[in-house]
Amino acid sequence: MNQDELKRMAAAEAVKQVKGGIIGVGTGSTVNHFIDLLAEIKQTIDGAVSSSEASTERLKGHGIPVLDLNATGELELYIDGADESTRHLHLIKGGGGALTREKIVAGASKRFICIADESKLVDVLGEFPLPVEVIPMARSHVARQLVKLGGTPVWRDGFITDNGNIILDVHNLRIMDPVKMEQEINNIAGVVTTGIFALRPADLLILGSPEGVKVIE
Ligand SMILES: O=C[C@H](O)[C@H](O)[C@H](O)COP(=O)(O)O
Repeated sequence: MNQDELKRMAAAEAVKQVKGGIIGVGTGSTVNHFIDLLAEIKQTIDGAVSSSEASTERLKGHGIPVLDLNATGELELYIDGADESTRHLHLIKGGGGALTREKIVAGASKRFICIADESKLVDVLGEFPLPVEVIPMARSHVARQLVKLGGTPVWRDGFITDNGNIILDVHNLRIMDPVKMEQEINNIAGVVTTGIFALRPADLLILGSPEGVKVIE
């Protein structure tokens, strides 16, 4: 089985968790499978809250109504992918640059189910370069502070987020304490969001593997 089939396997398992209502929907290639499968049961839900322009377009393409989070109240369920996850369900997200809206929707949801292929499961976060969304004028300042934290920030040149900001991808971090690192990066002036999801981790991790679906909670 290739990686894409494993992603679809995890997405198919997550669709079984959908019990109506309004679904929070993340971003990325794994979530794209989820959206396509959600379309098959779209009559059973009231709509979706989306974490990116890309997911909004895909949802609407399937005829799934996309709702404003300000109008929905707290969501029962949020489904999203990840670039890395530990067994503690601490994540790195933002490889596609959607981390800020993802963190908002995750924070506004009672239950966060993360879907991925099993290659995303790691012992320690940080081999995947950590995305940090930054206000453009703060780019150099934030980069210097990230160096002080031990990282090597690289500007994702040419990429602008849905919120009009830039991304620094931080290499060479070995994140032993994800909660502390998330707080430290959040505290740098000019940082909008760090791709560490540890203060609000996932509640359930569904992994597609050649042996079948694996679930970690
Ligand atoms: O900004 C992108 C998101 O955080 C994605 O959920 C993450 O990058 C994983 O994407 P994929 O499912 O394509 O591996």
